[in-house]
Amino acid sequence: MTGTLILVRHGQSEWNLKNLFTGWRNPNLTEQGEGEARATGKALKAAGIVPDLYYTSALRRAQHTLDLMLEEMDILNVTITRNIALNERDYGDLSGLNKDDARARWGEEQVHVWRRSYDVPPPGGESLKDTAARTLPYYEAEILPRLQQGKTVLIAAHGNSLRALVMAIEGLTPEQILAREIATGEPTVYRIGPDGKLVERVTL
Ligand SMILES: O=C(O)[C@@H](CO)OP(=O)(O)O
Repeated sequence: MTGTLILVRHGQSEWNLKNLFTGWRNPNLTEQGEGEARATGKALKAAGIVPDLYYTSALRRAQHTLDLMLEEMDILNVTITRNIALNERDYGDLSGLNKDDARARWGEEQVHVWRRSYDVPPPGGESLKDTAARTLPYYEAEILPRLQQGKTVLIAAHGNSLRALVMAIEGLTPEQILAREIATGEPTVYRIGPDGKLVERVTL
C-alpha cells in the first residue's frame, strides 16, 4: 500500500505581490492568493483526495491557505499540526526588503546567490541547506512514517521549505532543486512506498 503526499505552496501573499523578501514575516494572502488556495482545494476535491493528516507551518499565509482549502473540500473535523520546522527559509536581514532594491544595493549576482545558492545564507538568515536541516528531520520523524503506513498527508508550506522536501523525495542535486520554482497554490502529489521511497509523481 502506498501513501500519498500532497505538497502545496501558500497562495500569493501581500509581500509576494510587492516583491519583498518575506521569510518568517507574516503578511496576509492577497485576494488572488485566497483564490489560488480555494482553487487548489477544489482541485483536490475533484480528484477525490481526502487527506488523513494535515500539516502547515507557524506562518499565517500557509495556515490561511490550508483553512481555505479545507473549506472548499468541505472538511470540517480535522486536527491541524502547525510546526515551525515547515516555515519558509528565514531571510534574516533581507526580510522586508524589496528584491529589486536589494539588487541595486548588493548587485544582481550577490542577491541571486542569497536566493538560489544551496549553502550561502543571506546575512542573519538561513541557506536552503539550513532550512533542510530543520525541515527534513521533522518530515522523517513525523510525516514519513505515516506515509509508509499508507496514509494521505497534506502539507501547506512555503517555496523554500517545500524545495527542501522535494529535493529529498525526488533525490535531486542542489543545482536541480534550485532551478525548480514552485508556484503559489500549486499542488505536487507523490505516492510513497512502504519503504519510504518515491513510487511516482502524480499529476492531478
Ligand atoms: O521571500 C521569500 O520568503 C521567498 C518566497 O517568496 O522568496 P524567494 O523566492 O526569493 O526565495
